[in-house]
Amino acid sequence: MTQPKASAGALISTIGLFKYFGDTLILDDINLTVQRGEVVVLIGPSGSGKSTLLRCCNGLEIAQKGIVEICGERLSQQGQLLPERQLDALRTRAGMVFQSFNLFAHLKVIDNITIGPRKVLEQHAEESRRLGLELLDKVGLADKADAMPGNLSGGQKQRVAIARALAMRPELMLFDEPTSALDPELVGEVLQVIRLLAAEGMTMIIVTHEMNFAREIADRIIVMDRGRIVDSGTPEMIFGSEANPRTRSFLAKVL
Ligand SMILES: Nc1ncnc2c1ncn2[C@@H]1O[C@H](COP(=O)(O)OP(=O)(O)OP(=O)(O)O)[C@@H](O)[C@H]1O
Repeated sequence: MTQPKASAGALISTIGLFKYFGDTLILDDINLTVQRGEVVVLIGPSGSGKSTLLRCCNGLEIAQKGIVEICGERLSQQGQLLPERQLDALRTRAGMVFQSFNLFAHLKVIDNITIGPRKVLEQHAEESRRLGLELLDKVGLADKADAMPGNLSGGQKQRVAIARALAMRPELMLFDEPTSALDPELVGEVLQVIRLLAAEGMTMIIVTHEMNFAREIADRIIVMDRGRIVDSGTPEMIFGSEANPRTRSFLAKVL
């Protein structure tokens, strides 16, 4: 039987993904391709499967059926992940930022950023520190290198988490509701860093409930509902009158 072929220039491809938790179907035949340089935003009602799809894209969840490829390399296929070593190497190509930051509380900010490059990429301590400081500068936290995460605001923690993901020199970034855990006044500083990455041409998939941000930053918006992709298009299309009725009904509730 011929295998379906993922798109050649794609950084992420999912082909025919079906994902269950127990008996419940969570992802229902998801076909998603993200090209280099694209910013794709996933929106949709709570529980529609956005985070699960994102997590399948770097192997944190495994779909029972279908294929996931990162940069043309197969990460998972029909419920099987790559073996551990190859998996780690491939995962470094897709940096992940979570809603809940997931920083190491016992490590200084700079050590949170350098631990991955030192352990996984085998970077020398000096080199990883130099790059780490550059990244902290980029996210506006040059003065926080020696701070402990517990002494930072939520917005600062999330910017450290972004710097930490970037330190692995990923080819694309996956953001899972990066501002959902933040007080409203801290959302802007995180969105500003994501804007900067978009301006630099970083490929990104972003799950968010921030509709204005989705509209502003996306090249393409994908609307999910009950495990399916129900609409996909430019922000103008999705927020315009030609969007499909399920998109319009969802947006009417959240806007
Ligand atoms: N580990 C898990 N075990 C069982 N069910 C899960 C698990 N993770 C997610 N689910 C369920 O899968 C469905 C999809 O969840 P998911 O988090 O992907 O949705 P979402 O669209 O990202 O929602 P939200 O916008 O609220 O974050 C939900 O019904 C959720 O309860």
